[in-house]
Amino acid sequence: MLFHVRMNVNLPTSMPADEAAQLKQTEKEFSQRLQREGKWRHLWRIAGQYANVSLFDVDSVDELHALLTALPLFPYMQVEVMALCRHPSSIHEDDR
Ligand SMILES: O=C(O)C[C@H]1C=CC(=O)O1
Repeated sequence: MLFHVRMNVNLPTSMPADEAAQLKQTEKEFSQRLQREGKWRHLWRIAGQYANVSLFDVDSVDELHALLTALPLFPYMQVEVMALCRHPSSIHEDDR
């Protein structure tokens, strides 16, 4: 199942710089593991914003929820999810 996910990150300005850097590093390692596993299929930065657009390929809504809520930055994110299905005109066989 494919999901388009937008994540807006809002770290508190009061967070110490070294804590923020550690959190971002942990998030990076977590996200790259999910990308290598094929669960997090695409990840793009939204230009000019501390936000991303991602494509997740998971087995269920429950799995997506578990992955998103396990993200180290999750407590500081606003997350929007759109479920995707195959477009009848798509030429990409893996669009499902
Ligand atoms: O920077 C972000 O967009 C938030 C998050 C998503 C992947 C990652 O490494 O950090």
